[in-house]
Parts: sequence; structure tokens; C-alpha cells
Amino acid sequence: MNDTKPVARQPSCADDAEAGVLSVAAALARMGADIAPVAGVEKIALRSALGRVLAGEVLSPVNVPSHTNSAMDGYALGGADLPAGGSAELAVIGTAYAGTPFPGAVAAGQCVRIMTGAMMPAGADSVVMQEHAERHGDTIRIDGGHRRGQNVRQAGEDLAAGQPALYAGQWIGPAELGLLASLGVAEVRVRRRLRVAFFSTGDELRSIGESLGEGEIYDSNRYTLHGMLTRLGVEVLDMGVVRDTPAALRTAFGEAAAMADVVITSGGVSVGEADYVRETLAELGRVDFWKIAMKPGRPLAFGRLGASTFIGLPGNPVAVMVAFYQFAQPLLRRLQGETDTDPVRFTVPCLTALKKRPGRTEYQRGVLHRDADGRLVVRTTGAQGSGILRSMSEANCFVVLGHDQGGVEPGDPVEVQPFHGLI
Ligand SMILES: Nc1nc2c(c(=O)[nH]1)N[C@H]1C(S)=C(S)[C@@H](COP(=O)(O)OP(=O)(O)OC[C@H]3O[C@@H](n4cnc5c(N)ncnc54)[C@H](O)[C@@H]3O)O[C@H]1N2
Ligand code: MOO
Repeated sequence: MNDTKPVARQPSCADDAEAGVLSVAAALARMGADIAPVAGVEKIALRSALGRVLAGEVLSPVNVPSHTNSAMDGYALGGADLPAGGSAELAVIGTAYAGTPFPGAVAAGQCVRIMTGAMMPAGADSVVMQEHAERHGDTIRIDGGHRRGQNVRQAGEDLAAGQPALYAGQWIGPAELGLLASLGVAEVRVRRRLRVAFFSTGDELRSIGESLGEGEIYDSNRYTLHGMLTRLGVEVLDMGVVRDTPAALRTAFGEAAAMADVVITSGGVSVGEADYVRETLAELGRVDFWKIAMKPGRPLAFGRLGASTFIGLPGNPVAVMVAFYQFAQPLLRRLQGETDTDPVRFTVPCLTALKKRPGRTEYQRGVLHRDADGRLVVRTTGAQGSGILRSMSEANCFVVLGHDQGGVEPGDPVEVQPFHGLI
């Protein structure tokens, strides 16, 4: 039955098994090989520190909590007075408020009315919640079933003075701001902001507000790039659309490299003939042009332009976003000094059948939602062409199909990478 002759393998335009094609993992490793954070460090007020990256670890100057205090509203007493069985009656000798401690000491047979956060009075080591105590005038009655030390937060139990509270390279979010404030820290040492210059290349591109001639389109990549860069908290230097002439490109690359740590462009990194991007870069810097075994976002340029890092993203509007999120964003975060840059990914069932062949990584656009049973599931957004920007705007995650995996049947688990984290 098998009488087929060996046939010469037809090269296909979708074939990534060709020489010189890098896997996503190999490209990420090469890009990260000699990346060091920007050198500048500045001391800034805590209130301005949101979204910045800590330059060094922060040691707690105090114990947290600073004093042993009650975790509940109730009655503070010595553990020896907790009844093992039956019940006990205790005299209420005063009140401790948060910020206004009870000045005396609690003796055997006594207790102090205490509020959440109030300092534990001398002689007391346990708190009985008010719901578990019966108050009669100046006495309470409590039953058995309590544990010595209950409902008490010990001084330094969250963080002892001198222990690291935050680490170097940590991104400062709302929780970090609050934690630093709780330690009384008024100023923090952070990495200086990364300066990122970017422009679009392509003679077909017009800026919005200009009229479109035949075959011309509006430059959308600069807007997606502006948005993605702004959300990263970098200093954004928008250089507009640059004409595809050697003189214009030489000037733009030169200016960008002089003022920025990173230069990002979109377009002109594939094999087309009508561009001078490659030859201008070869004159001014050391840039490699890669083909990556991924879809979309196959062509990518990476290297040095003077003292700056250069990233040439592909021109197709979805490819520019995929390549930015998968390659540029982790790199920029590392340059900003962040140490924890792995994207959040998790596995959910996929409702849609997906075609895919092993040998490249695919980033399909997905909608993560709950099904009728409340299960988190994902479906794709339909047509996945790399010019269809609407597929990104309809989506809320990438469905990441790994290099070695094949197609997906409805109900199969797939890895998703949500677009929006809790930042
Ligand atoms: N023979 C081959 N052709 C192509 C290959 C290939 O491997 N062999 N790769 C394809 C892939 S994949 C992509 S992605 C593109 C990338 O090419 P370039 O980076 O050189 O980008 P351009 O040719 O300049 O533009 C591609 C496409 O995107 C539009 N574009 C460009 N800039 C913008 C912008 N700022 N705003 C909106 N749209 C933009 C441009 O008009 C083109 O339609 O190459 C494939 N070809
Ligand atoms: O990089 Mo391309 O987007 O796969 O068309």
C-alpha cells in the first residue's frame, strides 16, 4: 500500500525548520545575554515612587508590628485565667484603645476591655473576642475552649527590625508604597527611568491629521508603541515617522542613539527591497537580523547602536505588539533594573479547535472568560492575520502554543498570558 517514492521536500513559506531560524527561547537567551541595568540611581519621595524599581534592598528600621497588640475587639487577660472547662468570671479594670494604651497591669482574675490594634497591657497575653464573652456590668463571663496567646499580634512578627522588607530590583506597586509608609520610610533609592526613543519607518505611512494618498495608511504602530512604553513607566521619546531615505534614517538613528538607552523602530526588518534601514544600521551600529520560529512576529532586528540597545520590530501591527510583549518588554524591564520579569501564564481549557504544527511558537489572540459553570476558559478571536489589529483589541490574552506542540482540540488545556496584570 505504501508505494510512495521519496519526494524532494518542497520549501514552504510557512517553513521555520530552515537554517538560521531561532526558536523563541534561543532569541530570548541571546537578547538577555549581556543586559545590565541602567547605571543611574536617584533618591525620590515615596509618593513619586509608584512604578519605579528599587535600586537596593530596604531594611526595616523598625519592628512590624512595632508593639504587641490585639487582633480583635474583646478582652485582654492572662492565659492562666482562661478556663480549661466550665466558665470563669473576670473583673474589667479598664480599657485599651488603639493609640491610647491601658496604663496599668492586669492581675489574676482581671481583664481589660481592648480594641483591635491597641497595645496589649502588661500582664495580658491573650484576647477573648467580645462575641465570646458575656458582659455583666464590670465583670465578664467566659467559657472554655480558648488558647493561650490567641488573637494577639506579636511585635516584629511580620518583620523584625534590620530584616529586608523589599529587595533590589523590586517593582514598586501600591502594596510596596504602603509597606514602605508603614516603616516610616520617606524616600527611596530607585533606578533612573529608562529613556526609550522610537519611530516608524515606511514611505506608505502618514500621521493622523494628514490626508491619505493612494496606497498610503495611517501610522498605527507608533500609537501602540506609545501605549505599551508608557505603561512600562519609561521616558518616552516619540520621533514620528521617518522617511525611508538614507539621509533621513542616518539622522534619525544618530539622534535617537544620542539621547536614548534604547531605540525601537517598527517596519523594514524583513527581506523587502524598498528600505534603507539595514544598510544605515550596518553603517552606524552592530545589528543582527533574525528570523524567529514564531507567529506572528517572525522578523526581528537586535543589536547596538552606539551606546544604545536597538530593537527593530516587524511592521505588521499585530506582529509589532506580539514582538514587543514577548521580547522588548522583558528586556526593557531588565534594563530598568527589575529582576522578576517572567510573564504571568496559566493553563485553562480552550473552547476552540486550533490548527498548529510543531516547530514554532504561536501567540493567538484569546478571550479569557467564565463558562456557564463558572470555569475559566478561553476562546480565540477568529481571524489571526498579523495585520488585524482588531484581534488584539477584542482579546484580553495571548493563547501561547509552544514550539513543540501541535494542534488543539476543543477542551484541551492551553497556556494563556493575560494582557493586564494587577498593576
Ligand atoms: N518574502 C518574505 N516576505 C515577508 C516575510 C518573510 O519572511 N519573507 N515576513 C513577513 C512578516 S512575518 C512580516 S511581520 C513582515 C515584516 O516586514 P517589515 O518589518 O519589513 O515591515 P514592512 O514591510 O515595513 O511592513 C509590513 C506591513 O506592516 C505595515 N506597517 C508598517 N509600519 C506600520 C505602521 N507604523 N503602522 C501601521 N502599519 C504599518 C506595512 O504597511 C505593511 O503592510 O514582512 C512579511 N513579508
Ligand atoms: O511577523 Mo509577521 O506578523 O508573522 O506577518
